Amino acid sequence: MPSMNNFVVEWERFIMKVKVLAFFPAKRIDDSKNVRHEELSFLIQRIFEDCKEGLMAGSETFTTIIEWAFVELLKHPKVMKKAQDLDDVVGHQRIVDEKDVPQLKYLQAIVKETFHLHPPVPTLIPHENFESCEVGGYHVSAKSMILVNLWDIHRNPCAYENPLDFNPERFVGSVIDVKGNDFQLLPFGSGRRICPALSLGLIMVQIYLARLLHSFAWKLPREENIEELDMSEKSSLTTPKAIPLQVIPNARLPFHLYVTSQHI
Ligand code: HEM
Repeated sequence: MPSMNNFVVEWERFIMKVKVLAFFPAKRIDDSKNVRHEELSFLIQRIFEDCKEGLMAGSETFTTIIEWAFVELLKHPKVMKKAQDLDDVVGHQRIVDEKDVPQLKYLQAIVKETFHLHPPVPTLIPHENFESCEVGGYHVSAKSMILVNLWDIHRNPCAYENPLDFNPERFVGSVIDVKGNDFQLLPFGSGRRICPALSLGLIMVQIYLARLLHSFAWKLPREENIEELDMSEKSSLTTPKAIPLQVIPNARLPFHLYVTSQHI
């Protein structure tokens, strides 16, 4: 029987496993079938092979934002505790469902705050202007490659008070959203080339984060000091953590909610 307690996992491998549980909450596995992690990995591989095209664009952005959300939550235990107050909405006898998300206001604020500090695509995808133009007094020749420095916009003190603090409260009750209308928060871009999967991406992040927080208590391996947790980013189109986060999940719910049985 796989134990969910006290095993250290390399983050991305774990998140792939949890993704399957999150994707297929209705498919439960009978405890007696004793499905092992290797079998689960095989199923995941098959599922991801099958729908590779649809998921490729979204998988790296998604894992990046979930990883940074966890880093910030581990660094801010009070926020983590408050986030797990979603117990009040969901209880302990089922996992979080998509229909719960609109009620999870604090979780939504955490997601926005993580997008604010750690936009997964920090310069957006390169854009090109057909015609020359003036922007903020600068001449931009036609056919320039334009990179929007979202990372800097999101950290601009003109847009946010104490912009570098991880403070989900700033978005509680705020009308600022991530849908491309509020230029101080543009994790999915804006305008004609905005991420076409914005709604899907947003709900994926909200629901997986909610499920991970509700289903597990999290801590760092060994006695690793949270203050010393490396915060550097790997530089590419997305900005995952340079050193992948390692965490120890401890089950918070009844065991039968963690396993899936029939072959998917
Ligand atoms: C957390 C999740 C996601 C984030 C933060 C995100 C972010 C972005 C950003 C910033 C862009 C570029 C927008 C611009 O340059 O103005 C983009 C483009 C794109 N995204 Fe997403 N994305 C996410 C999930 C997804 C998912 C799940 C899919 C597909 C299933 C997807 C498919 C695409 C595609 C196809 C483009 C290119 C659109 C174009 O060039 O016109 N994204 N995304």
